[in-house]
This record gives sequence, C-alpha cells and structure tokens, in this order.
Amino acid sequence: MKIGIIGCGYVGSTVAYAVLFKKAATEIVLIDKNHQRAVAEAADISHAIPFSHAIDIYAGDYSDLKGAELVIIAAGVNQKPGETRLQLLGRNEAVLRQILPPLLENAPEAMILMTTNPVDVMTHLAAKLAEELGYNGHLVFGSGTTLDTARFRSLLSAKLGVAPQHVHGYVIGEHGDSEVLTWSIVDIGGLQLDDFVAAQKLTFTDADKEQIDEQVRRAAYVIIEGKGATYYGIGAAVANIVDVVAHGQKAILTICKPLKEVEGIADVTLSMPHLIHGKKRMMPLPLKLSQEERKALKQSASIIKKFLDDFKNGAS
Ligand SMILES: NC(=O)C1=CN([C@@H]2O[C@H](COP(=O)(O)OP(=O)(O)OC[C@H]3O[C@@H](n4cnc5c(N)ncnc54)[C@H](O)[C@@H]3O)[C@@H](O)[C@H]2O)C=CC1
Ligand SMILES: CC(=O)C(=O)O
Repeated sequence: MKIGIIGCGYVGSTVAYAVLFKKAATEIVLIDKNHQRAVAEAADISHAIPFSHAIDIYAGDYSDLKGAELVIIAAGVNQKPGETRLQLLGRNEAVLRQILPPLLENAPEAMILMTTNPVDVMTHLAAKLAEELGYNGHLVFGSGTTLDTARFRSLLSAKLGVAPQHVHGYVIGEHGDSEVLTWSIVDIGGLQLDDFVAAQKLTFTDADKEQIDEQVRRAAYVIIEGKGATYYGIGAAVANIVDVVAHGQKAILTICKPLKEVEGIADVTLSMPHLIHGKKRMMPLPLKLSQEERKALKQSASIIKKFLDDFKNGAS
C-alpha cells in the first residue's frame, strides 16, 4: 500500500520509521513545508531499509500523493510544557486549511488519518472541510485515543503481571484531559478486573486505580516536560493503524470519527472503539459503561462540542 505523511517532524518521521519496521506499507511519500527536512528524514529512514524490508520512501510534493490509499496528517505545532492540546486549535486549524485542498485534489479517494492535536477537534474540522470542498468526509478519521488505550493497557499489564495484549480496556472520549478510562469493562482472560485480582491473590486498591488514571491522563505532559515532545508511542500506534488498514485486519481500535450522537450530544467527534473491517469501513461499537463512566463521557463530549461551537462562532 502507498501512503503519504504530511508533516515530518517528530511524529511524522517516527510514524514513517515505525511503518517501515512494521512492514505495513510499500511506498511512503514524505511532505513537509520544510522540504529539506522531508528530504533528510527520507534519507535517514531509507538507511534502515536493509534491516527491515524493501520499501520506497522519498520526499515529495502534493502531486506525489497520486495513488496513495492513506494519507497521515502530522503537521502543525505541538504542545509546549504545561500547554493543553485544545490550546493548539487555532494554529493547527490554519495549517489544516493549507494542507487539505491540495491533498484532496491529488488523492481524492485516500483515507485521511489525522494525528495533529487536538486530534478529535481537528478530525471533526477536517471531515467537515472535506465535505465543503466537495469530497467524501467519511474518509477522514483520527488516531484518537489509540495511544491512551495503549498507555492504559501497558500500565495495567505491568501492575497485574500479564502481557498487555491480554489486558482489554479502553480509553474513550477526548484525547486529552477529559478522557475516560473504562475501568468497569476491563477484561483479563475473560475475568473482570476484581475477579482477576482475587484469583491471582493480588492487591489492587483504589489508590492504584487513581495512580494509573493519573499516569495515563498526564502522560503527554510528563513526557513533554522531560524531552519536549512525544513520538514513539504515537508512531507505533499510527503504524499499527496503517497495518490494520493495509492488511484488512478486523481490529478494534479507539480511533475517532464524527458521530451522530454521544450521550445526548449531537454531531461530535471523539474516540470510541471501532471495528475496522476492511478499507474505509469503520463501525463504532456500543459499550456497556457504568453510570459514572457515562457521565464522564457526556462531560468529555460536551467539552469537545463547546470547543467546536466556540471555534465556529469565533471564526465566522
Ligand atoms: N494524536 C496524538 O496522539 C499525538 C499528536 N501529536 C501532535 O502531532 C503534531 C505534530 O507534533 P510534532 O511532530 O511533535 O511537531 P514538530 O514540530 O516536530 O513537527 C511538525 C511538522 O509540521 C510541519 N508543518 C507545519 N506546517 C505545515 C504545513 N502547512 N504543511 C506541511 N508541513 C507543515 C513542520 O515543518 C514540522 O516539520 C502536534 O499537533 C502534536 O500535538 C503528538 C503526539 C501524539
Ligand atoms: C502529545 C500527545 O497528544 C500525547 O502524547 O498524548
């Protein structure tokens, strides 16, 4: 599968590197407003090809997106220490407006995978803008909380002594401060969390829960404070999405797409588990959440919706 990556900073270049080692694509076009950066990243990553598989990776312009089946948008500003994702919206929406028209003109049938933050709001705006430009907005989706779900599983896995692939649980809602960890439906080997803990004679207290919740929710802030950006986790999460799409895996991932309604909030984009069955088909799955989780999901949806409404009103 041929893919494009627009924005080759920390995230875009790490996605390309992870895609190479996941063997998820055969051709990667790198596009950046700083073309020299794209050229350098393509050269650097191409030197790793002998250690993975044959792939064509090169820096290009929008016309090189012709024939791409999936285009990842990773362009725009990232958070400075202490900044929230939602605070990036104005600057990154302006970047989106530059990117989307030439992207759609050259790859009108491609799926568009947004990673730029705030990813849920950006995905919503990209889908609407694509439609305004006369293209299919349903082809737009976002990496959503795939990274947060991975963080949740990895922390739970370390605490419980089980490989993360066997720890099921999702982070849903906003990819951001109001996200919801779905503790009530955590499943390990067919057992609910409390039953697994009892069967294994482990100790898992409310304080442990709170600590994991905080570590997942605050992960980006802590990493950005320490090294300025996060990119390995999202690189692997996006490469996995590319692999799922390229190889028709029927995976369940917490991507984000515009949804008709979430907990009474209409026309909002946030993350829910979606069954990715084949190219271009993504079906949101209903979850049996606790009352508390439903309330938190509604709150998260309201926050995103308010940002969208405020932005629309401010921009019009
Ligand atoms: N969704 C997620 O889970 C995650 C999202 N992110 C987000 O990804 C985005 C990128 O982050 P980084 O790679 O760390 O930033 P970066 O600053 O390293 O890279 C951004 C790149 O975008 C390019 N760019 C800017 N405007 C452009 C335009 N109009 N056309 C083409 N290229 C353009 C820049 O030249 C730069 O190379 C940020 O919004 C960040 O918050 C970061 C980590 C995780
Ligand atoms: C930066 C960001 O969105 C993350 O690492 O979750």
